[in-house]
Amino acid sequence: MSTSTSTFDHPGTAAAEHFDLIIIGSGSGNSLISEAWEGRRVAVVDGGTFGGTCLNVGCIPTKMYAYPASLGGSEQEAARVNVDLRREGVDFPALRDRIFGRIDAISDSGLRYRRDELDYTTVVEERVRFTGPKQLTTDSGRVLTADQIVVAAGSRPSLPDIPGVDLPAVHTSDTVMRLPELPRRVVVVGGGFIAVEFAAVFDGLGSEVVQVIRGERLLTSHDDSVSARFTEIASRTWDVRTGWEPRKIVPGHDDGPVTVRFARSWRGAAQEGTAAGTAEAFLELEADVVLMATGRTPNVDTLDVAAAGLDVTHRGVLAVDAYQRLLCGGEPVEGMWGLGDVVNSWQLKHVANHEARVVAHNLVHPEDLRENRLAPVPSAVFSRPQVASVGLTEQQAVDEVGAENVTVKEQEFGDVAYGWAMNDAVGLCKLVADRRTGRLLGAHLVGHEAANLLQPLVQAMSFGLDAHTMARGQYWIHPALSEVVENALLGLDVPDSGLL
Ligand SMILES: Cc1cc2nc3c(=O)[nH]c(=O)nc-3n(C[C@H](O)[C@H](O)[C@H](O)COP(=O)(O)OP(=O)(O)OC[C@H]3O[C@@H](n4cnc5c(N)ncnc54)[C@H](O)[C@@H]3O)c2cc1C
Ligand SMILES: NC(=O)c1ccc[n+]([C@@H]2O[C@H](COP(=O)([O-])OP(=O)(O)OC[C@H]3O[C@@H](n4cnc5c(N)ncnc54)[C@H](O)[C@@H]3O)[C@@H](O)[C@H]2O)c1
Repeated sequence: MSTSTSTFDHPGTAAAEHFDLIIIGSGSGNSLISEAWEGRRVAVVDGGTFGGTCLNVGCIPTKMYAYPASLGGSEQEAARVNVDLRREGVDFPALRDRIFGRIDAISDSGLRYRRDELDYTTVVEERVRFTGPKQLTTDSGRVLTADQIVVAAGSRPSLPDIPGVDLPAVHTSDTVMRLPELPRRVVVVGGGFIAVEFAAVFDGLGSEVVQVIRGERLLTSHDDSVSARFTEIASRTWDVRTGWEPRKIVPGHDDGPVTVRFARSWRGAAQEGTAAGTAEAFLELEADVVLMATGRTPNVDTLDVAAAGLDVTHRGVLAVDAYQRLLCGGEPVEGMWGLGDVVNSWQLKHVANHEARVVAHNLVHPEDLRENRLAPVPSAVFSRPQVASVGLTEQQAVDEVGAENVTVKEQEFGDVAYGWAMNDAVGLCKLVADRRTGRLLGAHLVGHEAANLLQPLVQAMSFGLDAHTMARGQYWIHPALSEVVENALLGLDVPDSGLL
């Protein structure tokens, strides 16, 4: 049962509903409500599906697809170790319904709990925008005010503005996981996290996948060695076309496959008999489904934040200080907080969760504000193979501490005992350290279970363990794949800890 909110005339507005706390966004924002709020009035506002991106259209369902797809796509790996694992088929509708049967139930019960069961929370199932400092107006005209407001409004897919991008066959990550059936041909546009995860999913499930990128490599935000290795392996697994810009998507006949038109252009030098000019080439691909995975935009523009005077950074996110307080003219605004994709450019759930813990504490302990922890932030791409990374790339380390102070080791998975067991020709563990102190500056892995292998390196970097102490200060289980990390650590040119 929901408590009724106090309603009063707010200066210059229709009757406003007033709360102690309003949270915009039910993703990471939903976790802010603890028993500390009992007896007070809290509103969670969400114009989308309750539970936000990670639960409904992000981390959780993608990984629930990625695991089965990795089994479906393991023919080549099995063949390397003399096992014939030909894929008979995938029951796509059953897979989809198992995934969303679980997820939709969690979203529904989370909504019911906040809306119908907790007596101090109200759910406003509408989009809102700022109409003044600490004042919000919903699409239907409800005016909401609060002593404290948390903006946890996330991000949304951004699409190139090309003809045909609104055709029914064109999807983003928001819709592509609920297809009625497994598409025969999928064109994936983009080369970042979402694109390579879905290319691996559809390939593993049995679709024909063509991934088209503007540049020459996939995952270009990663260390060069990892990006190059991943691109090489992905190109052997599914069809990767480089150097093409999407221009137009043309509908098919009778709802048949669409045609995606790409172009590349270059400046041609003057030849004998021809003038210098721009030449263009085109690529046309037919597809049952087109996945546009071309980045995500923070939901700042849709909130009219200027009405609340909030600062926006050059990256298009809301500016916050170390306590996650929103800023106005560079100064923190009392009672205004932000977290997640709308305030940081990592766009990662574990970062949003950490920021939510900071805000949850600071909201109820104004006398004991806690700072967020900025580094090191790890990430993993659950493609085939996996990619995982933390800290500086080799180039960033060189730029930061100087080439003479950087030591790098690239350790092949195939050169450690478990790598022999796997007959692995894929995995790479690259470590970057400061040769003066042995401090790890970055760690980058591509290969089997890269996300799990990275975690001890995140731990070492988080707690200041130097590379040699990490390698020799503990037993490494033999012959586990984690020996690849041990060997990489020992390959760095760093001070000896004296441990044996
Ligand atoms: C396909 C995909 C896979 C991903 N995989 C991973 C992964 O494996 N690991 C990882 O760490 N991260 C992953 N991410 C990123 C992760 O999902 C996000 O970083 C995280 O969910 C952001 O949480 P948030 O709380 O900031 O926002 P969200 O969870 O997006 O919540 C914001 C909510 O605000 C609501 N909202 C927005 N504007 C308004 C408004 N004006 N009025 C009312 N409500 C509004 C939205 O409806 C939404 O429900 C993935 C993302 C995608 C898209
Ligand atoms: N496993 C994970 O942690 C995970 C998984 C998925 C998403 N995410 C988060 O979501 C964020 C967004 O993911 P994403 O893959 O959409 O973004 P991204 O920034 O990683 O990649 C976007 C890609 O689209 C391309 N692109 C952009 N505009 C284009 C255009 N007009 N035409 C052609 N190509 C274009 C870019 O060159 C790039 O290859 C990620 O940065 C990540 O933080 C995380």
